[in-house]
Amino acid sequence: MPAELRPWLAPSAAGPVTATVRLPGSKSMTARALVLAALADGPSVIEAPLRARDTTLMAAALRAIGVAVDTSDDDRWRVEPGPLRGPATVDVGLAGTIMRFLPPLAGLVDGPVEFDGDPHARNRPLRPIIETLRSLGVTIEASASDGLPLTVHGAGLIEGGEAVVDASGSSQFVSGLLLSAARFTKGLTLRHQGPPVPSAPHLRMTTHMLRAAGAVVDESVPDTWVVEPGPLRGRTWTIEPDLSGALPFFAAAMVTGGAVTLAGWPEASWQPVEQLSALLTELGAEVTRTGDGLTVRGTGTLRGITADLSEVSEMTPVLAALAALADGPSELRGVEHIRGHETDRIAALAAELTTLGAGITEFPDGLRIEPRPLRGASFETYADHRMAHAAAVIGLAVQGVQVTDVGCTSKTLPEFPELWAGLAARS
Ligand SMILES: O=C(O)C1=C[C@@H](OP(=O)(O)O)[C@@H](O)[C@H](O)C1
Ligand SMILES: C=C(OP(=O)(O)O)C(=O)O
Repeated sequence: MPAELRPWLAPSAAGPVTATVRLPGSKSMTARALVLAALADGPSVIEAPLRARDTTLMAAALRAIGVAVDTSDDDRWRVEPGPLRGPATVDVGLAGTIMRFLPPLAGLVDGPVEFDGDPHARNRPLRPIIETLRSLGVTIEASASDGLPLTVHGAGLIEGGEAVVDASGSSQFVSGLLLSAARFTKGLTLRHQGPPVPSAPHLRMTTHMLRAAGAVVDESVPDTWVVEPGPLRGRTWTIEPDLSGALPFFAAAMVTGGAVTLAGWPEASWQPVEQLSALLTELGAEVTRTGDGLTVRGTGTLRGITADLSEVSEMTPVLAALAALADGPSELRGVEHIRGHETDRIAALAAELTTLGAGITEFPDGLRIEPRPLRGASFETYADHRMAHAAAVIGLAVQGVQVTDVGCTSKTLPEFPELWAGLAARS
């Protein structure tokens, strides 16, 4: 269950923020590496993993079903697969990655696996993945709304074959099914049917990582993924720094006219760095990649933008914060499904940015943000780490932004308050 509320006054910046930041590994890559390692035919090592609530709960869940996960070394986690056994209880916290990636794997467990999580987790959509798993013969007991809490009665195997899913509500429905699919007896041919699937880069991360673990994957037909049955190899995964976690730090450079370098950025990335660079450049920043890392420089200009954020939807809260500080209006669209993220992010941003003084129009799939002089006020996080990040970015420029609960940042970056205070002190 979440820790008690931690109110926090966002520090304001005295001048340009200039810093090099070292951030932990990608949440999305760490989660995938853990699942693939659990299903592999030998031990794996995960280098530079993210140690945060989402990934430590994932490790705990895997332990509960018989996988040895040693997280004692911060830089190298070791995973030793074993026979997957229930009964087990899984606390998903508020992690979409756990509630969508583990039910398919639980179908491969011999015995029942119960899933539940934070109060907000019960509002997050799960029905499409439950229906698809049921169509594949997996027995699932779920609440009346087909969300959490639920129990997967694993039979020790899933036959697999052909299945359909509506993944318009979350790319994680597809990722979750694909990550376990090589271990289905017949593999899986999965077809998406419905409005477009968001977060395409996360789907590519899934198929990249599956192939890197030895799976044979075909994604040549749009909205169709084929995973051949076969073993997954144990291997060493090296996790990239988390790009979405870095975004508030980049935003600090943009808001203050400084420069922030994310150290350790790889030459080739599995995260959507091109999409983010294009957006930040349009907003007025200069983005460069050097031997030192990925650098975002504020130019003193912050422009309003019109953008479809469906590919980078988890970045919407911080991009909205930048938009509220820009010199002209923005429209951020294409993200209806983020109403099912940690909170209804469109409604939450509309409410909190309005309280600070911005002019907001809410659309079903996004927001129009009209910058106006902002004032300090209490900023509700709704238990959402990225709402806290958004408040922190605005707080650099606006005195008196009081975040209701900075503790929610533990979901993906427990060190956030300290790192942020250090950053603001370097302004
Ligand atoms: O697969 C993943 O690791 C993720 C996929 C995306 O989910 P949605 O497609 O639900 O937005 C993203 O927003 C989330 O933060 C992480
Ligand atoms: C949407 C997010 O998380 P989750 O993996 O819980 O869906 C996020 O981190 O912004």
